[in-house]
Amino acid sequence: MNSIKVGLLGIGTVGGGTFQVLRRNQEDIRGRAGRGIEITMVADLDVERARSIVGDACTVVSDARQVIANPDIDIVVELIGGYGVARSLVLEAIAAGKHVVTANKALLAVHGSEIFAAAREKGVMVAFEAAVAGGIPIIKALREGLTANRIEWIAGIINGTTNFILSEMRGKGLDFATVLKEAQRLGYAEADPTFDIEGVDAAHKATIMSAIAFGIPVQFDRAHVEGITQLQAADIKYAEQLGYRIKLLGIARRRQDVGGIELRVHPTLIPANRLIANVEGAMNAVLVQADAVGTTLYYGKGAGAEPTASAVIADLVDITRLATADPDHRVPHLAFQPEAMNNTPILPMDQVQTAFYLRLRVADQAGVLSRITTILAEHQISIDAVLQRESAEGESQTDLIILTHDTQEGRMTRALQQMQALETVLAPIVALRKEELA
Ligand SMILES: NC(=O)c1ccc[n+]([C@@H]2O[C@H](COP(=O)([O-])OP(=O)(O)OC[C@H]3O[C@@H](n4cnc5c(N)ncnc54)[C@H](O)[C@@H]3O)[C@@H](O)[C@H]2O)c1
Ligand SMILES: N[C@@H](CCO)C(=O)O
Ligand code: NA
Repeated sequence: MNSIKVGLLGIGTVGGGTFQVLRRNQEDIRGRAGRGIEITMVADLDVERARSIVGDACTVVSDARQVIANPDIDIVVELIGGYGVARSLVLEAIAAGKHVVTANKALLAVHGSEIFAAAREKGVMVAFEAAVAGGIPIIKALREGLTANRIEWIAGIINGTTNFILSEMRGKGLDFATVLKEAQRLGYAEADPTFDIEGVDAAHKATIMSAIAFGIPVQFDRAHVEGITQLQAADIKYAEQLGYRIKLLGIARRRQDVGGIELRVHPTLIPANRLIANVEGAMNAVLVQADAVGTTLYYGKGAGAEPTASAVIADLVDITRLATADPDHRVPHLAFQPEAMNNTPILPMDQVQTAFYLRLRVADQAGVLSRITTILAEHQISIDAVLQRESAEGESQTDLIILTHDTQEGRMTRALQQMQALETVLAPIVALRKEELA
């Protein structure tokens, strides 16, 4: 059979990796896919650089629309990124009857519903394994491997840049800006690195996973998003003393009790002895709790040229195998058949159930602790542990660290307001969420 013909839109980090891996492993890939997979056309604004990567192996153009318009191209791979031009190009490729592969989580988390609906209408596939946790086959696992299960929650380290920053800061004592530059140099960071450090990229990925896990539409605008820029070294140190590590987690959790779904990204204390707490550097890991299988953990490289290319090419092979299948017999984009999707709401943060780590800078005098514990008790928040740093000779203030049991976030917000108003609380209280992940 003839090779399937692929057009790349954008040949930067991921596009370059895809070209190299496809060429290097072409015989094995042909053996698995049943026919060859060949990149025959590439569009990139930087034509010279694109040509230096692909040589004479394929046609290079600057206008992506020339690839979409080419009747010989079967699959369009969008590796440009962003919500803007990428959205138009993907929709145009679908309208032209092309299958699409994309690594663009931003695009799918925001415009996924529109894109998947257009693809269904046209009977084409939109594949996106590279969009979540890069090379880890988590989309495949959630959508196919775990298909028997009712998924209860997902908690993942799904941004390599921030995990790299947290690891290097904790392990080597390096400062934030230096480590971020290194992550950019290694090709982990997004074009706009604020997406990484402010938690937006992780929220894009958590949003996509929540849709697949729970059969709800992709709703990035309902996700709670917090990054690592406000995190202080003192809290990383105190967490460690208490047996915890701080990780930026993306969490999607089904809440049977209130009929909703938690969707949130924030720095989180997790017990240091959990496998996921020991995922370091740019590595990603996703922990999934499901009713039949129990807990499963997926670990690997979530960013970088070849790990991400691995996922892009897996999608190309899937499409190659299924291109001639009846569209109704393919795996649905979001795991559930469109008519089986539901509208379970994403909960506001004040209904989220979680434990807390609190750090209060307090006056070192009698009665302070009891006033604070009284406020927590009044809001029905129970305390798990207290750590009071010994104040040095002559010091008039000290740090008080409190770990709580699970509570409703709304209660904690109200308790924090009251504690902050105490005269003996001398600085803004640090409140971080804590998850046992068991
Ligand atoms: N880098 C990673 O590790 C990684 C991992 C997973 C997913 N992703 C996603 O993959 C996509 C690509 O990321 P990247 O790191 O390869 O980005 P990149 O910036 O390295 O590459 C993008 C390429 O697209 C080209 N381009 C920009 N606008 C264009 C246009 N209008 N027409 C044609 N070409 C255009 C640029 O010249 C560049 O070569 C993004 O959606 C990103 O979020 C990246
Ligand atoms: N910027 C992303 C790339 C992979 O999606 C990260 O650091 O994980
Ligand atoms: Na993946």
